[in-house]
Amino acid sequence: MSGGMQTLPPTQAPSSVEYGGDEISALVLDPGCAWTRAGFAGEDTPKCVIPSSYGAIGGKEDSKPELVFGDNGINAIRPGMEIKNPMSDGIVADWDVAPQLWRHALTSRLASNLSEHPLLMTEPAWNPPKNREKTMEIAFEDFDVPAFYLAKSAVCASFASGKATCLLIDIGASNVSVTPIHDGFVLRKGVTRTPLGGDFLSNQIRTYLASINVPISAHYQILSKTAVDVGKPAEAVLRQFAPGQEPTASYKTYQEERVLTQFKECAAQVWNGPGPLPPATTPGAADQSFNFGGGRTFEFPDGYNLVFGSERFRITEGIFTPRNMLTHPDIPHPDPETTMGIGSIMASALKDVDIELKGQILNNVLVTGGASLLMGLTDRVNSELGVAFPGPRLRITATGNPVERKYAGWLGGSILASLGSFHQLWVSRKEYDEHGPGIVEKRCK
Ligand SMILES: Nc1ncnc2c1ncn2[C@@H]1O[C@H](COP(=O)(O)OP(=O)(O)OP(=O)(O)O)[C@@H](O)[C@H]1O
Repeated sequence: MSGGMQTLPPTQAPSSVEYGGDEISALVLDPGCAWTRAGFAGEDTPKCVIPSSYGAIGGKEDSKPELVFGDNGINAIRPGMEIKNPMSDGIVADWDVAPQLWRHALTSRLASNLSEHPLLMTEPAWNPPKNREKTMEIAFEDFDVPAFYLAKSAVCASFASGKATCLLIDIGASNVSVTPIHDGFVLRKGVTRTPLGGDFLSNQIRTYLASINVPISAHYQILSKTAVDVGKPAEAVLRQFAPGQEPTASYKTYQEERVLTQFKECAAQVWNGPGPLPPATTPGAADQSFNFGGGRTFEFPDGYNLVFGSERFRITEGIFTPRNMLTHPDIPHPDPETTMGIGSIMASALKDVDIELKGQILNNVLVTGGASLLMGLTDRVNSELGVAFPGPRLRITATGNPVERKYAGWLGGSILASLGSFHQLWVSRKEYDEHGPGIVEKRCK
């Protein structure tokens, strides 16, 4: 493990009774916009990974809606269930729901009694102080944990790769963030982000499919399907719903999102040259003049299938060159002229880092996050950084293990909370009772 641990701020070590003692495992919770990951410290994967989206049923006028958490619950077809999300841009937007989601993640498969387990939670580097205090308050007052720590998810992800000094590039659902880290501490001024993560990519795919009039079918809509030739109309038997029994529009969008993630996994690819991505001809027309490495076929749940050639590069190009993003009047997208691409935010993150440290950091560039699994992405990050910072020291690491890529923040938290030397960093209940939630600013740097 890195030397970063020794440099974290020392405190009076709480007694083993306060932090739960060696025989009690700490819990680790890593809340993201797409997924909430929870598990025991010291383990190498989170035992519980649930969607951060949830279902809300009923709740008109003076009654509260019934909330449904977890894959089984929110994917079931229930009339009137709205799918919502308590997170936005990596931080909590709905403080009524987020703690209920966290409690579900922690208690459904892990711990029946939260008051027995210290809890380490991760947070993005841009989490505002009010949110940090609120998180600590929920941990102690609502969950009644014996000890708590709030760790920066980028620092955790860097520990998961054994690096205390690095440039952490996290390509998640809501955004792409770049965080320079020195000796286990975030260099705050350098933290930069852009709203071009997995959700943006989903909308790029929606935009492209809308431009060629291809509707997105979702699995729940299909009762049975017949194989059809490429580009031929689907021959599927659709599920029929009695009036008033149809799923909501938000349920449909969420189910479409699952198909779009499959599209990202199997068909989408990042352009890596030679040269810049050639301009499109007409939407949907095959580009003859460039070799796009052959097309990739993608089959929608209703059996409709198409071969995607240059289009599979065009839908990803916007994350590097925002002015080339695809746009559609009915599909949200950030401003192509003012939004920074991944190359620009990497350069901006390093702008104020002093020259010697910059060399060390460029020698340890880490790429994580679910959307970083896009085919060809790390090669493009490498070439964009190479242009911005030419020199022999540039070295990019991205684990080939998709599980580690998706759960890097959780995994680092799991490592951190299980280290013997971490005991002195827990904020104990006694300290919380004495100092209140403001202690989070002093202790969880
Ligand atoms: N193989 C893949 N290729 C491309 N994108 C993928 C792949 N697998 C998952 N994704 C996308 O990754 C995103 C989820 O990434 P991740 O789990 O890192 O997000 P998160 O941490 O929950 O979100 P955030 O970082 O915004 O809080 C989704 O948009 C999903 O569609």
